[in-house]
Amino acid sequence: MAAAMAEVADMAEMGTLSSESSFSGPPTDASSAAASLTSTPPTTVSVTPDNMSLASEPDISKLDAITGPLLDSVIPLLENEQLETGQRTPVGQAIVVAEDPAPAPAVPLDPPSTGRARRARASLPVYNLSKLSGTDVHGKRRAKGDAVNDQNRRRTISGDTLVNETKDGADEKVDTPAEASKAVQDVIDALNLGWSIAGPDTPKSNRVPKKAKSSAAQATLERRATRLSGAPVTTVATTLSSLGKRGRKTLDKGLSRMARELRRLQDTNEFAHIDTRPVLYTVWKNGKYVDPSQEEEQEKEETAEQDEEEEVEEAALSPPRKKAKADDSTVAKPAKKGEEEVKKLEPSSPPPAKKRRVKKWLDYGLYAGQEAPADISRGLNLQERKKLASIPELVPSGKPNKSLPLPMFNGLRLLLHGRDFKLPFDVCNPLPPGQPKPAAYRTMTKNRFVGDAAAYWKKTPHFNDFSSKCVCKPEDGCAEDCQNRIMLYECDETNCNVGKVHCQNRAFQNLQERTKKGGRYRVGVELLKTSDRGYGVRSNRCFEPNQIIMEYTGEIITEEECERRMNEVYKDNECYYLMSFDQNMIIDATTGSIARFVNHSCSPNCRMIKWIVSGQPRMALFAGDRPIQTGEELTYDYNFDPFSAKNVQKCLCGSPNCRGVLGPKPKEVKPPKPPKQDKKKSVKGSVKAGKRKLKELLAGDGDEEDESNAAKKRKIKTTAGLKKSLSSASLKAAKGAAKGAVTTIKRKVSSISVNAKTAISSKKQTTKTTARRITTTSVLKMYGKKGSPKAKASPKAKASPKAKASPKAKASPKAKASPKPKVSSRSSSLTIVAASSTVAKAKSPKGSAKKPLSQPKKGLAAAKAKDTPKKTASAKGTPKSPSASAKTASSRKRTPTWKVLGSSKDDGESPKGSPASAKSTQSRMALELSRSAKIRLVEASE
Ligand SMILES: C[S@@+](CC[C@H](N)C(=O)[O-])C[C@H]1O[C@@H](n2cnc3c(N)ncnc32)[C@H](O)[C@@H]1O
Repeated sequence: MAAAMAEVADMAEMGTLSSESSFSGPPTDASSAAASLTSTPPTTVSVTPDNMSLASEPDISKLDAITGPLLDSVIPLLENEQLETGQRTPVGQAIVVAEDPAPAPAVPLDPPSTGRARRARASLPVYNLSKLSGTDVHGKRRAKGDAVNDQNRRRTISGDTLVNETKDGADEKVDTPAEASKAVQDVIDALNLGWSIAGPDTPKSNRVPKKAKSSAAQATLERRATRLSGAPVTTVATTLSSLGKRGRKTLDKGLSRMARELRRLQDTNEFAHIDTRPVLYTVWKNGKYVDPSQEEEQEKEETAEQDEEEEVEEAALSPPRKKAKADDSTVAKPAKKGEEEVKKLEPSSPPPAKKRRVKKWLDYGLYAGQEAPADISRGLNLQERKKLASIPELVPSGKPNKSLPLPMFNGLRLLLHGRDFKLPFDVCNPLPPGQPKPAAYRTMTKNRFVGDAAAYWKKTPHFNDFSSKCVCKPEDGCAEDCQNRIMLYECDETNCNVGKVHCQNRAFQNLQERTKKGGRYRVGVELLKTSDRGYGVRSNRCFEPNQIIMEYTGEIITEEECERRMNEVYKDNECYYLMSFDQNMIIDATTGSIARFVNHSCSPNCRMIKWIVSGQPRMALFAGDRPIQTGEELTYDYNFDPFSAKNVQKCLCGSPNCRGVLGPKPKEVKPPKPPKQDKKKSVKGSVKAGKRKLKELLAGDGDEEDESNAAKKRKIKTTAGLKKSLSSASLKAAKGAAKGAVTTIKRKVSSISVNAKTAISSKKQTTKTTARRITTTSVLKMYGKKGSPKAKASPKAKASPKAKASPKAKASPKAKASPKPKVSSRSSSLTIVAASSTVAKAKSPKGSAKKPLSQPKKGLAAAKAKDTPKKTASAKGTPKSPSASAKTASSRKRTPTWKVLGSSKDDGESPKGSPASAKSTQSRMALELSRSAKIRLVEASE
């Protein structure tokens, strides 16, 4: 040991230990050591006699800069010494450099000095042991724990470039701190000093046992190795990205070494995130993984099943063809042979090509799985069943509709009650603003009685009769069978048996509700200026068939008042808005509703019908049998009967069946009956006629009367009950009769008359012929233009059936040809005027029943004149006395207006003259019919 120390000392003396490669031994005392280390540059090892002992320095950390080669040379010496002496250097006296004067052999620790300046060599690597060992993180402290200035702590042992001397003498550069650290550690371990590089300098709390320390060092090395291998690329990238621009630049320069590592990796797929592994697609069904191999098998099975199904379907669909094929043995046999051959070859042949899957369609709709009812009418009420029977399209054909089945039960009802098409609310097409308006255009929304008209009205039978209640049931809904409807009485709270909810016979109330709020759509009509007929009215929305459109309102005046107005007030007017309203009343719409502007057409789309609403007469325009579209001009048939041929106007309606003039509807001209031979024959004939009529009544033929034959006798439909029991079925018969009439009432404003005659033969051969006549007529009387330029006499005007009251009455075809008088003085006549429900009964003198109109009965005319003195017979179309006619004619002449008569069929019999006047209309009808039936029975017995 001493020799070794001496050797070191010698070396020092010889100056072989250069300042940078020399071993800096610790000073003998802490203070001096500190002073020396701080004061002197750490370039030399002061191996002086006073500080020869390193062990005197307890802080081993002072050896934090040891040059490796020096240790390499020193440590074996120390080891040898230890082995020789058998001593072990205690910790804290690790290296004791004994002062040995004996010269030690020179150790070529350092190559000969190149003579370079120390400063130039400062760039050589210097190993900071504390850094290498990781102890620098604990801070730099003095021995007593004070913080030390970094510059003052530079106790680095520096020297020549660290080299390891290899066996072959070549110098091996130790260029990494890890290797250097390892080398130092190896030296310490070899010396068995129990130190670690981070040993004494490390605070006690952080010190670890040797084993742990070594493992920690190992970990450090390993970590370094990993980093250098380039694995944590992302870490570097992250670091870079987290750095500032400046820092990044700095690092980029320094990263040149790192980039080299990274560059190697850049070529790898892993670096480029390229996954070369095959991608496996998995199939999932209903949340379960599907094994592809199993699925293939399943598909095969399904295909096989489908093939079978298709074969079965084909067989079902085309059995004859298959049969034909089978029959055709010549064709089928070779094919079979071929099939057999194919079957034989099947095992060896490749599997058949996969067939295209046939898509399955759902063909049962929403109601799949439900059995359709065998009886489709199940659940329908009587009315619906009737309707179903009338719509053959809905009757099941036997073939079930699988593609689009109806919703069960409700579907059929939907079709029965549904409409073809319902336009949405906003389909309203009014004319743009600025349309021309008539000069004097005042409106009146409600009728107003003027003068004696109110008193007249109160005398009419329907003033009281309207209140008789109908016998409808809620399910009937006051439809066509409703007695009120038949009589043209609107139902209300007083006369309806059904109630507002179910009642369908409340047109005027509906109209009021519709127009109450106003608005163009609700009103639904507007004025327009036609090119050739003055003003007109058009719809600006659609209307259903028979739907009420608007009311014709104005002042209700008497005929006298009408004449007065025409002579005095309207004498200079070109156009009058006067319409015969009821019996001897006229509605003057000069101040009234827009309906007065509705023009005439020979093919109209509307009807003007008079109703009794709450006991008051009201007239309204209704849609015809077909629906009315938006923008159509509204028209109705005036059924004009010009008072004078001079006043006949040319019709400009433009319809294909235009009559040419504003005249009455053409009527069927019946051939005149042969003149009667004698009373007996005539009685027999009338009896036969009565029988026939009654038979017709009971037969219940409900056919509608032809429009062109308004005066045609009508067969009245009766119920089956009437046929069986005549006596008890009188009411039903009346109802049936009314039912037969109602369709005509609804569809046209024309006359329908049904005569039932009965003759009673007595022993004295006195014959009574009772003519039952039911007339449903809307009495329309229109007063047209005065001195109209269009008013030219036309042949049609001459043929007017209504001209009988005028001096030209002889020219009337009706007057000439009508075989029956409308009212016979002998006959007991039951007259129901559609709007007025007048039940008139009058017995005519014997033998006058069949006399034509050309021979009107004076008696009746007189009686009528007596009953209703103010009534103008001409307006009613009834036979009247020549004086009355003359009077009327003269009055017309005085007033140069031409009178247009409607089909007035009201006989004008006062209800007071009837024995059954106190009873309701229905009761009276029943009474008359039962009487007829009784008469028939009597006849039969005779
Ligand atoms: C009640 S007003 C109808 C409104 C009339 N267009 C107006 O401007 O006041 C009846 C008159 O209109 C005319 N008129 C109506 N319909 C007609 C038609 N089809 N052909 C010719 N003129 C007609 C006739 O002059 C008739 O006297």
